[in-house]
Amino acid sequence: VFQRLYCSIADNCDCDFKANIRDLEWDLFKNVFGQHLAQEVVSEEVSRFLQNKSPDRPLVLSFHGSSGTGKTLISSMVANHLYGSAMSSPYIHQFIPTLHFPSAQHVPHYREELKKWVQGNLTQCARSVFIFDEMEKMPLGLIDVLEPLLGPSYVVFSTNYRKAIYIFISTTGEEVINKVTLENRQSGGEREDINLLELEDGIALEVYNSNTSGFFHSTIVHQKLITRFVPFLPLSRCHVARCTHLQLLQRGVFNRRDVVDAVAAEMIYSPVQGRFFSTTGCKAVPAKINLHL
Ligand SMILES: Nc1ncnc2c1ncn2[C@@H]1O[C@H](COP(=O)(O)OP(=O)(O)OP(=O)(O)O)[C@@H](O)[C@H]1O
Repeated sequence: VFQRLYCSIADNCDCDFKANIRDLEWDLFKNVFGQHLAQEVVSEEVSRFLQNKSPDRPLVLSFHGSSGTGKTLISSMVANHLYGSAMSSPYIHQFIPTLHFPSAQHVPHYREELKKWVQGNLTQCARSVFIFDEMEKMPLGLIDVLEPLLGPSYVVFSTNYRKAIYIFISTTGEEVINKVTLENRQSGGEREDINLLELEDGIALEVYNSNTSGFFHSTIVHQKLITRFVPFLPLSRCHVARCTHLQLLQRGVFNRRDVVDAVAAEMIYSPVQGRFFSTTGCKAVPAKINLHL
């Protein structure tokens, strides 16, 4: 009874929503390496969105960058710090095109199912989180079915669609991001000087014009329903070393500078001239650690 009474005046206890912005910010700051832009944009947008008790539209973030740079890591951190039961929460929904939408022939059917699924879940919990991984493999024309749900003022049968969070993840735009980061490095600039606006515009263009982006000629992009395009920069050797160090600590292994150095040395770096960035980010770190322990 008390729970129901509280929920009638409070706004977010209809599901196990326990947002902890400070913990999210701390986690981003402490455990994500080399991604100052993503850290900044994600913590800023998530906290602004959650502080607004009646947002006029959902929060829609689109993560872009090469493999192993931390896109999935940050999306899990967001989910972990919004829900007490973390990624196993029934209010966090993850879609993987190759698994959930494998056949381009069934797009009309997938469209119906996806919209029904999202609406049904928002009726259960207005603060639901929807994560769409591997957007570059999303069949064309599918994601646009969500367009009405992502815009302002979409209310059906009193369900509030405006409190949801959508995260789209893809490698689309990696060329733009990697080029800008390389130029910055070659000119001896600080990584922190990389211009966010320039990158966001470049990614938006690429996402809209690339027929492998999942958002090819999408009304979602055209109508500017994506709150922010979030760039993930390619990782350098020092970031690989930090990933290795952290993962060793998480395994309870201390003082193994030899393993940190060996793992960082074994990664493949590009371009050939300069060898600045790990081609697989930190993705291969756990497998390499296993070889050295
Ligand atoms: N910037 C980073 N800081 C700390 N750890 C990282 C970072 N990037 C990647 N990692 C680690 O590397 C592994 C792979 O990262 P993640 O799955 O987030 O990559 P991704 O960008 O989603 O790649 P993909 O596009 O291939 O899915 C994870 O174990 C993650 O913890």
